[in-house]
Amino acid sequence: MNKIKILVIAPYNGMKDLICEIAEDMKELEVHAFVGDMLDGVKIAEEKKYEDFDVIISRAGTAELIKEITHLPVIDIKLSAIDMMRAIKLAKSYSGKFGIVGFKSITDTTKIISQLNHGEHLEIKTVHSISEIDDCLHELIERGISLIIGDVITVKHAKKMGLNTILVTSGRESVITAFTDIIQLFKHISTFKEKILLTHNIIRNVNDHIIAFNGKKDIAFSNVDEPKEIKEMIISEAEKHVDMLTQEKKVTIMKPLGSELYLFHGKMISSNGLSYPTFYINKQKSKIKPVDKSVIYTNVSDEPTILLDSLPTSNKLFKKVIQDAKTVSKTNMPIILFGKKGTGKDTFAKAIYHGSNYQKQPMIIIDAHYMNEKKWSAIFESENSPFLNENFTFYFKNMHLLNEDSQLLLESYLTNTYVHKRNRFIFSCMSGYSHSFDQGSLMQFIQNELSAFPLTLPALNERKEDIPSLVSIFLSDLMPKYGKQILGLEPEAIHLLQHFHWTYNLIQLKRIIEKAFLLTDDFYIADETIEKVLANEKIEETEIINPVLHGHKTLDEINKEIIEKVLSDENYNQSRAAQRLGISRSTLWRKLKY
Ligand SMILES: Nc1ncnc2c1ncn2[C@@H]1O[C@H](COP(=O)(O)OP(=O)(O)OP(=O)(O)O)[C@@H](O)[C@H]1O
Repeated sequence: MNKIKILVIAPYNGMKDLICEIAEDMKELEVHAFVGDMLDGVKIAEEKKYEDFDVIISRAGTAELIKEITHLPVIDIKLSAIDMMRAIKLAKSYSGKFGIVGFKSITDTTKIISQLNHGEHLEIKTVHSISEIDDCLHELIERGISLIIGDVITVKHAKKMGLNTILVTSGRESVITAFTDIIQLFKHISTFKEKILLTHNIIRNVNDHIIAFNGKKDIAFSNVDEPKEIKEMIISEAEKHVDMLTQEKKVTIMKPLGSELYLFHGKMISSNGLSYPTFYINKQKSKIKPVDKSVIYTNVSDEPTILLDSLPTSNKLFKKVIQDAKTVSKTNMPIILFGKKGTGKDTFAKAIYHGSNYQKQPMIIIDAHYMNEKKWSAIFESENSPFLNENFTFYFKNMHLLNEDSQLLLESYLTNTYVHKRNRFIFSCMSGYSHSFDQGSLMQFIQNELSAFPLTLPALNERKEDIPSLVSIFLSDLMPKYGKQILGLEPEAIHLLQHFHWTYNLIQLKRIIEKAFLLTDDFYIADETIEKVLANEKIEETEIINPVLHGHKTLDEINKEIIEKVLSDENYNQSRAAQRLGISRSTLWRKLKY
């Protein structure tokens, strides 16, 4: 234990000397003593406030005044009954009459002594402030009293009036008692301090960053020790989720910050009757960096909420799909979304996630288009593999693009780990890729062994009645983007859209509306504008058939476009497309991928 550094402010010299003498024998103490009564004492305490003292010792009124200006503990060396009896005994040998004047601490002790002495009559006067002292002394003088027993301040006033005085001094026992109490108190505080310091140092050295907020959303504790820029990003991300954590009591967020990925686990920590929203933040070790498009980490708080009920439709088929999705999203059953390009599979997957119980945890999107065996191994074997979590949502998109080796890897991982039982799995697969369901394929395993629930999103050609609502949504997104007001489409323009044959579904509709929006300077988009944009769409499609004549594309790009067009014509049946092109199915698949 370090020495206890004590500031002594004694009201009179004798007390200072006594304290210093006693302290000399106490090795635990480092005493700095000064003399100063009442306001003089306060002045000393003010001057010494930056000198790192542990405790202040003073007496009676001076101690009371010092307490008002310091946060340090102030120990009052009390006058003991023995101190008082000593002074009375001395006064009794005086031939004249004597009285006792002082603040309550002195007079209360005297009253007890008088009672113990069979009610011996003593002239005792209690004052409550310095200003009362003179009046009180005058009264005693009138009653023939010529000796006053009192504290430093009373004695000072009495002397000025020509009275004889006896100063009540603290004896050795009172000082020793005060020192013993202080040493015991500081032993206790020092054990407590040591524990807190150790906890702080342990926390500083853990891998997790910890940030706790108080009720005013200010940081109550933080051990984030990172470069300034990243530290600010971590704190700001935690701050953003304080309300959500306070409401939900538990949240998990996964967030790429800078070039690293961080996992935030939020919990409410209770201390001393108060609740502190607290985040434990861990940098994730992964070979797949957040910039890689193959794995995307999202949270419900990252974007506006999409709910199944708010997807606009008056189409019977789509309504039924939404109804089924709502039912299955209440369970933890895996789900497969089928649909042609641009039918809204990603949006639908997000709507399932946002409306489910899993929305307090992240949704991780794994795009098979960008995955390869190396990346699958990296994600499975990583010490911070996202699959080690529980109640996450995993959305595997473009499953039709997964090659055979990757399919085998994923199937064996699912079989061995049962990770799909602890998390919500959603898969998406472009309809028409019949080979995806060949005997022994992963999709067949997912459907049969994992009992995934299939949901097929209708193509836009099957839900043309939804075109007006979809157009309104797209327009309302475009207005803030371009700062332009367009109220809708002319009825004839809507009619044209409803009679168009859509190849790329909502993606294509969205693109057309954006083009028409940019070409329009009126409140309504005219049918001529839509006609023009649709005509361009047709030309773009024909360009694909005449690729050599249009653009500056490489042979690989031209091949890919031709294959995509033939596939689309063959309703995504790969066998028929390969047959038509005179190539094998595996060649067709390879050319599509690269
Ligand atoms: N119900 C909807 N209401 C409004 N916009 C939608 C809706 N569904 C999808 N969209 C929009 O349509 C576009 C295509 O949707 P999305 O990306 O979900 O389709 P997808 O089927 O996943 O596409 P891909 O086949 O390319 O993977 C997106 O811009 C999306 O915002």
